[in-house]
Amino acid sequence: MDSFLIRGGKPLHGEVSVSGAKNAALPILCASLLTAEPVMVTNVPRLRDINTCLRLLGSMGVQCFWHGENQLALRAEEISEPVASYDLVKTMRASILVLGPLLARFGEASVSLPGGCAIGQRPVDQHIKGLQAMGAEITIEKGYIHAKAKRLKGARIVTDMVTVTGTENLMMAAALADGTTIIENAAREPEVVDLANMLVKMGAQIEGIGTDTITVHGVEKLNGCEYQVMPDRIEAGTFLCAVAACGGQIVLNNADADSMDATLEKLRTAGLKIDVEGTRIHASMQGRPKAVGARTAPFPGFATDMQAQLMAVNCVADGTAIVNETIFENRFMHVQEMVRLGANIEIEGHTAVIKGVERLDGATVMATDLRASAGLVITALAAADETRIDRIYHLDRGYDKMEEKLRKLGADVKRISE
Ligand SMILES: CC(=O)N[C@H]1[C@@H](OP(=O)(O)OP(=O)(O)OC[C@H]2O[C@@H](n3ccc(=O)[nH]c3=O)[C@H](O)[C@@H]2O)O[C@H](CO)[C@@H](O)[C@@H]1O
Ligand SMILES: C=C(OP(=O)(O)O)C(=O)O
Repeated sequence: MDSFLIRGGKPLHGEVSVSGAKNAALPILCASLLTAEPVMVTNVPRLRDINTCLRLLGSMGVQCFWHGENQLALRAEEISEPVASYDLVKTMRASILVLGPLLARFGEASVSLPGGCAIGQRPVDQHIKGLQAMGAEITIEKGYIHAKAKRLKGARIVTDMVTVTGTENLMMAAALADGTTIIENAAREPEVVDLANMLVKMGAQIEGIGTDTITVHGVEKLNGCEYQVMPDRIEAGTFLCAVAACGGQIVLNNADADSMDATLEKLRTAGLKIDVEGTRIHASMQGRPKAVGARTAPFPGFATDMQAQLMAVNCVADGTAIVNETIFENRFMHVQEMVRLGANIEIEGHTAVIKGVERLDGATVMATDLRASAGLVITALAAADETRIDRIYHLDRGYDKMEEKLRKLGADVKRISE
């Protein structure tokens, strides 16, 4: 199992490029199931979750080939069986994203129930409810969702809460349904917009993209296309939090500042100087950050996927910050580990109170999930001496060459395998 050894306490200086967004690439790859024609996806990040997704699609007979570092050719001309097995789904919850496309194009699908995970229970009842409204017959047996529908029918669906992958699954299913589907209370996340734009390129008819009411007029067939995945706003935000916590001056290339308003606003309040110039973000920080509170919320609110990283900034900030996690019931697991590095954080229910300290010290800590790992990396970069972060495989799910990029910014980060 790999670990990171980080010798912290140095400001960051230099330039890095932001990779393609994991949470846009995963649904986009799954959308290739909607057509028999070739699909070419560019700006795909090299991540463990992307490999899992390719294994999943490959297990169904989808042809998947890398062309160079970040370009993927996919073709789901026909598939062997519309099944997503527990082995793969248990390592990546986003595997649920094959349910809508399989059902819409092949009339059936069996997908393992994702189950709970470290950050919360994460049920998929809204995905199921929406597909049932579209006429799917769904049974749950032995831990699998079995879905059947000769052809899905358009329907009006109101989801109980804003769900990102739920909206994506229903939008993909609706693209090939008979008639019009209206998804109310739809997620407005930029990754949902990216998927919708790709579906439109495939010939889907979608209105209200980026709003909370998405209307999809189903078509008989979709075509292949070439599509470039959007830049990862969470990866970009993670680097900005790192410079806010450690000081220094960095430039992010290939970034999409328009998708990052809430994060940029928080970091500006913390004292980070941010200038956007097209796809480049210049950021500089002098002295300690100021404490900045946040409440996670669906887009355009402050993203839950940035909560641990902002917490890391608050650990070394001047003042006290209150952070509320409203999306996932158990997304404070990084707190215990940050405390091991000397942070002063108290949790009550879904609220964390962080009293910034002037100095953090290195220790051995354990990564528990993807963004908790990112939060720990930032805390370790800001700590005075060496920190070892175990179970870094969580980080590898969602960050492309994190240690190389940090080294480019002058950080002292080593990966060790034991
Ligand atoms: C691959 C991907 O894109 N993952 C992102 C996606 O996850 P994901 O799509 O799984 O998260 P959702 O938006 O669905 O979850 C939001 C909330 O709704 C609840 N819920 C969701 C669906 C459902 O059927 N029933 C239900 O109760 C969840 O438990 C959670 O409390 O959005 C999350 C919220 O922005 C991000 O943290 C994840 O990084
Ligand atoms: C929680 C995340 O991913 P997933 O939904 O794939 O678990 C994330 O990207 O922070």
